Amino acid sequence: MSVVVEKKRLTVRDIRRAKGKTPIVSLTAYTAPIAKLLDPHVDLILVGDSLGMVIYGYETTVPVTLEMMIRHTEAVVRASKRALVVTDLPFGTYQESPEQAFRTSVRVLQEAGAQAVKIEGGVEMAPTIRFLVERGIPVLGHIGLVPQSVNAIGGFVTQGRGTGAAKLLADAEAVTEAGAFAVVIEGTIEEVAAEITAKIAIPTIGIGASVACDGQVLVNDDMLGLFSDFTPKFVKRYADLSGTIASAVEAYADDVRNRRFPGPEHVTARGPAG
Ligand SMILES: Nc1nc(=O)c2c([nH]1)NC[C@@H]1CN(c3ccc(C(=O)N[C@@H](CCC(=O)O)C(=O)O)cc3)CN21
Ligand SMILES: CC(C)C(=O)C(=O)O
Ligand SMILES: [Mg+2]
Repeated sequence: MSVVVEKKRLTVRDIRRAKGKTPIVSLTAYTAPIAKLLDPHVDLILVGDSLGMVIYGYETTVPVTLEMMIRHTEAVVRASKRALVVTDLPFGTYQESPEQAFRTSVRVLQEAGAQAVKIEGGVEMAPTIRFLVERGIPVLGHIGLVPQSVNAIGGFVTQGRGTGAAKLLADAEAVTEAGAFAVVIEGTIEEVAAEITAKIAIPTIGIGASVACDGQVLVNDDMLGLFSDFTPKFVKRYADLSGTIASAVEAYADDVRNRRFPGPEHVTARGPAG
């Protein structure tokens, strides 16, 4: 007799308990094939609204809709089994009120199958985070450079210099107090990220916020060298998939034009017609 033991997915509790132990590993994924490849190696898959810039070609994340986030989340959930799946609530689907955020989050958990949602904002979003957490929706916070506010900030610029440092610490404490299970800190000077990480009880997951954080997240397409419209300074390139793809497509085009492809082994069937 054999018993098949299905390994369960990581939960928000697993992530919370990792603080001060092992660094939390996270990447974005927007599609089934990429989610399948990342799943064995990462703790948390983020279905980020960066998909608007990375795969839809928008200049910011502002045009991203809830329908887009739901479709991509479904694909990622289907193709993964180990990692915690967290979905970004897109701009305009949660800032109006805690009730709006709740209705949006329910769709993301119920229709798309994500385990948690991420919302941008600190002190000003704390009441919303509390409202969600008290009603059974785990929330990943996101402070520092908050891309959905690009129109108010005037660009994707580093946060936390000068007086910004006190605001960031207040944001981190408010998000923690409100019940978030962890918080993304984006585009922040190292000293501030280190101070926040030391002071708050939940894990900090950094992107452009230094090694002082309890974990790291990157946009998958950036670190694989697949997206190259722009490359933030904080990205480390682990592969050059753009180069790999360009060479492969060039070789294919060359083969077709010179009748080297398809070869005899690629013919579906042979024999007398009729
Ligand atoms: N592909 C991609 N990667 C990301 O990391 C990412 C997205 N898209 N979309 C959503 C946000 C936007 N992000 C961005 C976008 C641009 C910069 C950037 O150009 N930064 C410059 C200047 C920073 C400054 O002036 O302080 C840099 O050199 O890093 C940084 C983060 C991070 N997120
Ligand atoms: C960069 C990460 C943190 C994000 O919010 C996204 O990918 O949308
Ligand atoms: Mg995002």
